[in-house]
Amino acid sequence: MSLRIGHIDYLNCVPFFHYFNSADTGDRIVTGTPAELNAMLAQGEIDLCPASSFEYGQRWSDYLLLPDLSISARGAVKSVLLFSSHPLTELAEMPIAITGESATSVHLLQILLREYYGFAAPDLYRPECPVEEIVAAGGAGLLIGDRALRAAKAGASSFVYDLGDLWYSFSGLPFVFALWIVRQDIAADKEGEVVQFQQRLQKSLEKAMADLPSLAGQVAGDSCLNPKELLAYWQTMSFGVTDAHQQGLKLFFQLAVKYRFLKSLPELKFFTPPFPLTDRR
Ligand SMILES: C=C(O[C@@H]1C=C(C(=O)O)C=C[C@H]1O)C(=O)O
Repeated sequence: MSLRIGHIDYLNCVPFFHYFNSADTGDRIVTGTPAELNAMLAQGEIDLCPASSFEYGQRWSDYLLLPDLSISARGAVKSVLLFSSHPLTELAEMPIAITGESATSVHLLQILLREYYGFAAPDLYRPECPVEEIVAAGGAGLLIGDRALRAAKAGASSFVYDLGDLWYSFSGLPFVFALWIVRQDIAADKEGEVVQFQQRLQKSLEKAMADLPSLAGQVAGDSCLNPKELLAYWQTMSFGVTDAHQQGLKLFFQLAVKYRFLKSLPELKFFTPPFPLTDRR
């Protein structure tokens, strides 16, 4: 039996996937934006993927987390950016265009604007046109992933706010944007496959992290960043989950419940395989 694995075609996912070979097991890789993968995971169209941490919060009773895997940052993340021609403090009365690719960052923005900046009712909307066009016309807009990296590099606006940075100033904690989520029914039916997948994913990530400069050299040619920038981007992120990450995640969930974006406070439930993942001696 093989697995249907979601893949996000952003540079931040390269360290997970670059050395991962799905041909060995016949696993099927399905590429999409985080929002598309969240929906496919919720519908059972894929079995596991890197998904928005907010998606876990929404449907946590159907899901388990693969331990120690995330897309997170302690401070600046470089690719979750609010672009504006006005300082953020002046945005209380202005509409803010939001990307349709995200579930976590759009809620993080709402939470920061209310809890940290004291906005009563931020006006966030999904525009018909690309967010980049709104920003080019002098409006405010939120982008994530490679589109955020490209817009920042192009100097898209006078003011650029990194939501990882704002969260860190607000909370002193790392922020967990994405988690590897497996559907609970799949974890039960295909436990062996999920264990194997998890081991192969960890190995592929370990290989990437062991020589990030070489990976950046291999990948940068096809990307919007040069090798130095790509390396710096990956080095600002963390791909694991420490206690501090869990604290950051729990605070995000608490605030999402406070503002009624989530119905209940999620429990962090992990897929725990029957034997140790890697020999860490
Ligand atoms: C840091 C990022 O993390 C992402 C943000 C997500 C979201 O906002 O829902 C989901 C997956 C991650 O790719 C990014 O894409 O820039």
